This record gives sequence, C-alpha cells and structure tokens, in this order.
Amino acid sequence: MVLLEHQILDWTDRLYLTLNPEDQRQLRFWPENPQTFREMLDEFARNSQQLNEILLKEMARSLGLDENCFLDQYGERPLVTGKFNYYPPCPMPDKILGVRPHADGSVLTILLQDKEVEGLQFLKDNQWFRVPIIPDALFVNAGDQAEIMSNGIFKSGVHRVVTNTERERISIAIFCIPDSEKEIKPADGLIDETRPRLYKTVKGYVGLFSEYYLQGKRTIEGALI
Ligand SMILES: O=C(O)CCC(=O)C(=O)O
Ligand SMILES: [Fe+2]
Repeated sequence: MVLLEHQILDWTDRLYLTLNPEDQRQLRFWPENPQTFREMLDEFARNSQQLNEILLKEMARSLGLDENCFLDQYGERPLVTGKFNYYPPCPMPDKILGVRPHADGSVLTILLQDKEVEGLQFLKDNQWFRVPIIPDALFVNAGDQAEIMSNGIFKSGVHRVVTNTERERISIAIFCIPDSEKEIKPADGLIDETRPRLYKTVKGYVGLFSEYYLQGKRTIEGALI
C-alpha cells in the first residue's frame, strides 16, 4: 500500500483477499485462473480457521487456562485475510528488503512458504535467523494480539523478508484476526502480583498497523501500559 508520497517501498507485489466473514469477500478480485483457485482458496481458508482454533485452544491449555479463553476474544465475526506475496528477483538485495522488519498485527499468522526459495528471517537477541524451508509445512507465528491476550507470554516475533538477485519467491500468509468490534485484553488468569498486567485493552488493533509500520515503529508499543 502506498500511503505517503515519499514512502520507502518494499520489494514485493501483493494481493490481499478477505476470506472471512464470507459476506465480506470481494469475489471480483479473486482470480478465476486457474479454474480451481477459488474452490481451493475457500478450502484453505476453512482449514486455516480450524487450525487457528485448535492452536488457540492448546495455547490456552498450555498456560492452565480454560481452553476457550483466547478464542472467546475473537467475537462473532472474526476476520481472516489472505495475503499473497510475490518477491521478484532484486538487483540490489543489500539495499532493499522484500518486507521491512515488523511483527504481525494478527493473533496468529499461518504461512505457506515458497517450496524452494528462502527469505524469511526472525530477530532474536539482535541477530537475524533464517526460517528454513520444509516443503508443504505451514509456519505459524504469534502476532501482537496473541502477545496482548497472553500478557506477554507468547511473543510476537519481529521478522523481515530478504530478496535475492536470482530467483523469485512466493508465499501466502493467512492472518487470523478478532472482530474489530471486540475488545482484546490480557487474560485475567495471567495477571497477578508477580506478573502485572502489561497491556491495555485494545480494539480494532490491525487498523493501527499501517501507520506504525510506515514510521518503522512497533504497533504493540502503543498498547503497553
Ligand atoms: O513472505 C513471507 O515469508 C512472510 C511475509 C510476512 O511477514 C507478512 O506478510 O507479514
Ligand atoms: Fe509478517
């Protein structure tokens, strides 16, 4: 998205499609070619939502919480968006990134990586670590809203995508996002004297994302108490 005149662009082309709620789908933007695309994407969306549910229940249980504790925060009409990323070969990979460092604004992101070309890296202890390719495996990462709900236990990792001069790369990211009308906050069971509440109650969180991203800031900083 180009929101500012002098914005630094990422080396990527993207297609965003809203997958859920179904009545929000804008089918005119859904490719008709190949013919199986729409049906396959519909199935992928449904399976991704199921995976999101299973993972959130297990995440809650792993912290000794009621299994629906995180899932209940999604509200009536959770949003699922699919982001199709295309990174063309880049003549100057040391000067520009495919995606600049950021953390996702979702609760969970389910990523299908390119089967052959690496590019995704995560930041840990001030060092970038490559995410290896495991063909057909899904890579799942916690986003800012998982960090908020878990009062900082599940960290929303900072990541970036590097480009290369030789080969194009593709990936599909599915972002699982609560209803924008629903308030998100740290689970009560995760707050006590030894672990004080770290985050405010937020609403419509992903709406804040672009503004922070363009300023090179982390959105979650705005949610800290
Ligand atoms: O292309 C990738 O591997 C990841 C892209 C990403 O981080 C994003 O779309 O938020
Ligand atoms: Fe991301």
